[in-house]
Amino acid sequence: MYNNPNGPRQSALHRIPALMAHCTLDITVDTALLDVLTASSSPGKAIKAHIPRRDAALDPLLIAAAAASGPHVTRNHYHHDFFPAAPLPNLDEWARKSVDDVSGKPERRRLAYVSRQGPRRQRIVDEGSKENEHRRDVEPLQPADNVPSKKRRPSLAASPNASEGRTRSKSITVSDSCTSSKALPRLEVKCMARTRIPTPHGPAFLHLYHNNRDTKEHLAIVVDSAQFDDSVPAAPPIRSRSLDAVWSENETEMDRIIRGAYSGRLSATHQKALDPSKAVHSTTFSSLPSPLIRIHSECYTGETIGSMRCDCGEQLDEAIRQISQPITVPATPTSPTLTVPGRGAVIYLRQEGRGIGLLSKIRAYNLQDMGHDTVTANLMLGHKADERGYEIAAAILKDLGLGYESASCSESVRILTNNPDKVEALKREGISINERVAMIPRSWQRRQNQGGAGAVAVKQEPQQELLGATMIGGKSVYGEDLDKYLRTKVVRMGHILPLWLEEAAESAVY
Ligand SMILES: Nc1nc2c(ncn2[C@@H]2O[C@H](COP(=O)(O)OP(=O)(O)OP(=O)(O)O)[C@@H](O)[C@H]2O)c(=O)[nH]1
Repeated sequence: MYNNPNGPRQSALHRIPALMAHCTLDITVDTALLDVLTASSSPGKAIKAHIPRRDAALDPLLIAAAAASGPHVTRNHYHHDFFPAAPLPNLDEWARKSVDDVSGKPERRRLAYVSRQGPRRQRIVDEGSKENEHRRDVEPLQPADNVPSKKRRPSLAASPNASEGRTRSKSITVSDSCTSSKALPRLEVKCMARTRIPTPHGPAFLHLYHNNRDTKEHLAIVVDSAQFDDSVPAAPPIRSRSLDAVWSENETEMDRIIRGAYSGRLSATHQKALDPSKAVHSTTFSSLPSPLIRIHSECYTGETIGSMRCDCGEQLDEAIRQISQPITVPATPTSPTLTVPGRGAVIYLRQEGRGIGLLSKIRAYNLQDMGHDTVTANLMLGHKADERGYEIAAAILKDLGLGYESASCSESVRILTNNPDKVEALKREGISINERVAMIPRSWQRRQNQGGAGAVAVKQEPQQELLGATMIGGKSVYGEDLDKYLRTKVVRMGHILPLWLEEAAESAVY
């Protein structure tokens, strides 16, 4: 039907005026128009012979179905004029027609495309398998992620059941008692794999976690190189209980080694699975300072492209650097002064943009360029200033035996942060914190060291020159946007930092 070998496009074009005069969409008109629209080549047989048609032929049924289903088909199709002869609805009149219910004043209607799909995280889960079917009615459909919502979106931590089943598919999971909401299922985290990562500050063990609250893969970067060397008298190794546990009766030594449940340093000649019955989780070494930890929130812009709108890249680097610093244990009557490797962990939470996600953070940046600060920008987008939750972080810490006082372990932690809310949230989740260690921005330390008025003396260490674990975060950088962000954290979010911004220093990279 749509390939009309006898009637070239040009001859069909001549028939349009006659057809349009009647302006009826009967089947004859449809057919004739479709012939015009879908003729297989441009006029001229010579050209037709040499240039084969490259586009897909239009299916008249598809066109008819799209037209019949009305203007809401999609935002893009709405203005398409499938039938040049048929009058389009008068959009201006339609827009003027509506009247605001409350005020009675005319209100302009806006054409808005709102996807009827659920958010991506829900679709990913739903598409998974049959065992996810019961979740389809858990969450009502939400507005699409590509439409700014006036309503506040739930925090990451509040997405119930998102990955339920994933951790349960294994026989061992680590559970804890830190569920802060009764409506949510008991929080479970499970370390799925662990591996050694050499960093510019020393070796670290990267742990990847699954949980039953969200679909994110949260991480723990554990610094504890004493695990490589049995002769180092140190505190108990920082190891994941869920990773080291026996996952199934059939698991082999190699299964355990590949997921990271090995002891010492893995090499071509040393491959020793950790014997679960011998996993050391109970000793404490009282003369050592408590392990140093940081709860770090993902920041794509700061950690990968070196954004100087925030200090996230350098904070991640600085945390790994500080945790890796060797610890000196003072002499006792029975033992001499000891230096042992640094010990602690960075819990890396996938809570981009303080929990609002990268898309909203990017929008917030545009609002910030228009003069709003980071807090106001979040509020303008319908978010809270901070939508993060720390239940998962607390559960991971407990899985690593950090800050968790139980029968088998009682070790408090020191935490690297300026954010008092973070400390409170972790304490509420049962984490024992005995000290908060401030994170002074490197650019502030530099300027203080260069003798600014009112400067707080902070020791400058040569290691700070090192390119850091994130490479980008390793340098001390200064910029106007960064200063503005830091100031807002102190002034509007109550971060505990000595504010040292008397002069508007010129942008410079140190
Ligand atoms: N919404 C929003 N998030 C931002 C912005 N800049 C950085 N972030 C995010 O903020 C998070 C880091 O939080 P911060 O407020 O910088 O610091 P904190 O973690 O609360 O406190 P510290 O422990 O002292 O670092 C990361 O997830 C970043 O992606 C911004 O302008 N808007």
